[in-house]
Amino acid sequence: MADSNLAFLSLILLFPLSLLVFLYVIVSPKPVRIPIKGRHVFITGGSSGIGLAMARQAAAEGARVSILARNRDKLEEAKQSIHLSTGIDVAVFSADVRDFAAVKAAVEEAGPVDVLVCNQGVFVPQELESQELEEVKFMIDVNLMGTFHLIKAALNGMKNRRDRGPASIAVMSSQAGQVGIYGYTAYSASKFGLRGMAEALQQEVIADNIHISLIFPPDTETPGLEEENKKRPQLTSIIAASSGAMKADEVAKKALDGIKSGSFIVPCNFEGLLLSIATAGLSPQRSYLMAFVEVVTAGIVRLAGLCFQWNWYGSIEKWHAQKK
Ligand SMILES: NC(=O)C1=CN([C@@H]2O[C@H](COP(=O)(O)OP(=O)(O)OC[C@H]3O[C@@H](n4cnc5c(N)ncnc54)[C@H](OP(=O)(O)O)[C@@H]3O)[C@@H](O)[C@H]2O)C=CC1
Ligand SMILES: CCCCCCCCCCCCCCCC(=O)[C@@H](N)CO
Repeated sequence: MADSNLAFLSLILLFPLSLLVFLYVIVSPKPVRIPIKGRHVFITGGSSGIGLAMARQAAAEGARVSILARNRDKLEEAKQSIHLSTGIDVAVFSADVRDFAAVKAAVEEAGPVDVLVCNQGVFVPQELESQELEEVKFMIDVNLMGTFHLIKAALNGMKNRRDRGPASIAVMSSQAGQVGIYGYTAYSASKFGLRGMAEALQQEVIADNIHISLIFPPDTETPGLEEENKKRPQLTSIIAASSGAMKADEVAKKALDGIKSGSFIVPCNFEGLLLSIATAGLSPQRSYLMAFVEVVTAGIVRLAGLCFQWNWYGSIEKWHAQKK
């Protein structure tokens, strides 16, 4: 009796243990730490919201920080506010990410980048039927093409960086870049596009010791969100409320921690963690523990995802019924 209990016990322990060992051996690429102290961190959209919070935190941690955005006054204001809270001066660059020549000139003037944070982004929520194509193109151009411009402009310098230490390209996506959300046809497309780019690019730059992080925040209290809320369709707000709102400082902290730990996927809250497991797909995973969680919970998390869809389609149906 005791023997069969023991055999049973070792069997149920053996399975997870051998899975852990197996994953420990195979997860690739391997874990990496990316220091930011004393290194050059270049942040786009660094004059407002999440980007500004990241610039402030990176400066406080001893990085040399450059920020890029269009509006010079907002850039100066950001510089002063970072100086006031940290005593550190950041370099500012005014450029529109849609203008490749301007981006290239700014990146060259700033000097070789160790950590590139492509955070600029625009979001105008509206049903596709009533959204102008101009506005669709605007989101794709700034969010997706703008990030291509930045990476093309910075990559050569990053490859030839002096210290040869691990470098990072971080890309700001959104939870709307993990799941399509009502009112975000263009925005979600721009953010999903970034994921495909990031997955492919990681394979291309791993040999140069460059590591990609994709950050997926939920609604975050920023000047951008305040603007967005003025025209957000009700259903967009209802569905987005499935994931709570965060403060810009909290998201910035998650983002920087994710970059420093070399994580490919960086969720920002608990719903975000569920979303990353549900949408893990074939993206790289450096942590054998997270890989274990993904493998073991895949089925149940898919079930949770289907429950969310049930709830969302219920809201959509109710909303249409009320409209009639
Ligand atoms: N806030 C939220 O709820 C969420 C935001 N995100 C993402 O996080 C990122 C930052 O968002 P958030 O902090 O709210 O944004 P904000 O609107 O507060 O700030 C946007 C920043 O990007 C800059 N920017 C905008 N367009 C361009 C451009 N064409 N060229 C260069 N810089 C530009 C802005 O400066 P300027 O206008 O002077 O150029 C500003 O510095 C975005 O990518 C967004 O999609 C993701 C999930 C949730
Ligand atoms: C498996 C279970 C998963 C459960 C969680 C599902 C939650 C999804 C909510 C998506 C919210 C999208 C907010 C986008 C915010 C944004 O990007 C705009 N504010 C523009 O910046």
